[in-house]
Amino acid sequence: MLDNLNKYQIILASNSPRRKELMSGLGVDYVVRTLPDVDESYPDTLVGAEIPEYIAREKADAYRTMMKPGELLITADTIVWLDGKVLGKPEGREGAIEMLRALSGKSHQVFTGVCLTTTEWQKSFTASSEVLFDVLSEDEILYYVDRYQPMDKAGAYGVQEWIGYIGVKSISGSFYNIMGLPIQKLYGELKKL
Ligand SMILES: Cc1cn([C@H]2C[C@H](O)[C@@H](COP(=O)(O)OP(=O)(O)OP(=O)(O)O)O2)c(=O)[nH]c1=O
Repeated sequence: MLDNLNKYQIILASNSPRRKELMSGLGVDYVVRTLPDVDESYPDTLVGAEIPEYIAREKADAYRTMMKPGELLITADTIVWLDGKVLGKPEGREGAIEMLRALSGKSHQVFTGVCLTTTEWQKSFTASSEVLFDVLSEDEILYYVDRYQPMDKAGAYGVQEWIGYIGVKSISGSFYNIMGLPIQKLYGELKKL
């Protein structure tokens, strides 16, 4: 499938193991490259889905100077959006605990922005999913934070982990978008190239 992509060398510039796993499942040839350090700040006029799309473009721009003709670069960024505010990656154990307390018993949105870049053009899009968490007990929150790695995850949780098994009541939208890459939407965009 996606024979139209034979003209490109696809590069996933990401340090995220989840994004690598999801790209591998797509069945296209690609290579992974380390993303240089990117300033993930954004203008405070941006809200919701606009934020990760902006940061995904920033990630692409950080890599762009290294690109050669014929390469197709994929970058992405995921945020959790709760009550009109961004939850990014937590800072420290206490930060993770606070985030999970805030998510407990509530519904939030997860936005992933994806940017496709060549030396000639750039396009970006966002996917959104709504996640409803059951009420999490303090014991459950501590169990998760102390046994898993919430620090490298937006909103301090991995939907694909124990906390997702026991805590997520429902999802509207793509599960894989929550994990960090809206793979079905990405497939549709790649098909059009
Ligand atoms: C909400 C959620 C996020 N995540 C992950 C996906 C992303 O890897 C991470 C959000 O951080 P990002 O800044 O989007 O990405 P990253 O720093 O991990 O990787 P990159 O090198 O591509 O910039 O949180 C999960 O694995 N499961 C979840 O349920």
